[in-house]
Amino acid sequence: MVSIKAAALVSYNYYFYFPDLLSEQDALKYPQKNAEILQTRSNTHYKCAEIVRDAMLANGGIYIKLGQHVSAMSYVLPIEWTSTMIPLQDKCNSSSIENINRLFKSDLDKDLSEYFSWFDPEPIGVASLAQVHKAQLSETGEIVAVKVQHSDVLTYSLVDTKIVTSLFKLVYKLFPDFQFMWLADEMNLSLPVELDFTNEMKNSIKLAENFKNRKDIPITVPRVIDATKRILIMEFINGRRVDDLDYLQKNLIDPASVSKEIARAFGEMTFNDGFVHCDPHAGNLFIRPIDNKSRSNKSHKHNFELILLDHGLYRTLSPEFIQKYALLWTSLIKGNVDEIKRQSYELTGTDLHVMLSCIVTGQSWASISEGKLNEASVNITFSQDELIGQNDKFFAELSKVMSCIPRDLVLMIKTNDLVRQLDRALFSNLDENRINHATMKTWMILSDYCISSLYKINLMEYTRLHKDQRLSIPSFFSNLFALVKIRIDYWMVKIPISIYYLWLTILDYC
Ligand SMILES: Nc1ncnc2c1ncn2[C@@H]1O[C@H](COP(=O)(O)OP(=O)(O)OP(=O)(O)O)[C@@H](O)[C@H]1O
Repeated sequence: MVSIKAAALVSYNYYFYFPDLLSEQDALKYPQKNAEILQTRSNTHYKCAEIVRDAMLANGGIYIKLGQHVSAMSYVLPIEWTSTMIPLQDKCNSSSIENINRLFKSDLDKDLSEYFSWFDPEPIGVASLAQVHKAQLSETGEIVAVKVQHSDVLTYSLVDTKIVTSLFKLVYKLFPDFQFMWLADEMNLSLPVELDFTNEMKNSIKLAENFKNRKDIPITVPRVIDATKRILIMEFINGRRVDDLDYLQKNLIDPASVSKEIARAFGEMTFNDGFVHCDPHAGNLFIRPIDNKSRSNKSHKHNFELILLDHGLYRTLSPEFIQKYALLWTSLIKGNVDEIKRQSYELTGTDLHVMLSCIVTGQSWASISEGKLNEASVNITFSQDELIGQNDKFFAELSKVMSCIPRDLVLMIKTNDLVRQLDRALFSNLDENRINHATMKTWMILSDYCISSLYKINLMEYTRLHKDQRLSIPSFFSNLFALVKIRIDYWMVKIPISIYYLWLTILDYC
């Protein structure tokens, strides 16, 4: 009922209080009128976002999750909407200890007191779908983190997702230019997976396995001890949110190194493993200082470890997708407009390459097309207005792009955006020079992963094509030439990147 009332109010407001924009010429001719129109539109956005946020709060569960999802998409949705949804991040109702006990009884056939020698009734964190408690296992005495799903979330999730989908369909009927069905599609796809904690267990095991051989990247994944659909018991790891700058300073942890390692970890997941954590907000990325004694089996040189939490939302990327995505990023970093057009068409089947480039990189088209992603002057804190301008055309184009791009790319865009938000938080106390260097290094790490993954793909393709071929002398030489070209292409990019990277590192130390 609350949802239907909210939908009616939002439709009413957008229908009657959302004036059309003036044409570009008229906007220049009548600046006063233009400003009034923009203000009215912005007010309506705010008003509607508040109506929807209050309805989400009243409904709880998946509605709050959806609101959090919206607040995380700051480059693809109007700022009025994303900022209004931010309070939802810490407005979740907690489950009572009696409910948790009932959950344990039904899922594990044990009381809390049988399973744990103590159980902190005060949750460490409460989220839309679940909450986490600290406890001690009776059997081994180990301190653990226990994630329990709110009892009514699963019960109502099916009907709730149906209601949300119908509301999105209604919005689409009323405003056909604004195709936001992709948000509902994404939710319908992700939610059932996120609501089954055995998936989270499998994801965390797989991620830990993938990073087992990358001991130089300081990433730790809490070991899972037990899991059912609605309960997850894992190793408790002490740490603080990665954006806690006072904590970093107190422990002499360099924020620029943290950002660099986050970039490497996500480069590894995206371009090497094709298995990506898609919710890296600061609450899911913890940090803890380590000294030489507690360095465990990791051989990295850092004085910190990053702890990746919440493994509910992952994407497995196909090699074809990784190749196209790496090619797109390479063209964006080079600022090669023809190539950007081609690669963006490959990924979306549209000619909306400008919009796609902006939302993938979080930069303005001017910076991208002038090849500035590769320069220290690139601005990581540009305003949204610079990117989008305040116009209908923007959102119509944006919604078109989002509705026609592959689902995997939707999540990769969200993941990129979250990683950029982490960077912005980490860099906020650095001086301008260090920010420039750190930003440059992040782009270089990304470039490095792109070219390395393309190199690997090209080599594999070469091996596949030539595996069973009987060679005549001319074809032997042409194959050899092709192989050498693959290697030269790679090193021609790899060497300058490495030298420049080293140079920036030397400058940082001077
Ligand atoms: N293994 C752990 N060790 C210590 N603290 C943990 C652990 N796992 C989770 N936490 C704490 O619980 C909080 C919530 O955990 P988690 O992110 O997994 O829950 P969630 O319900 O998926 O939340 P959200 O959807 O907001 O990310 C974390 O921010 C952290 O404070």
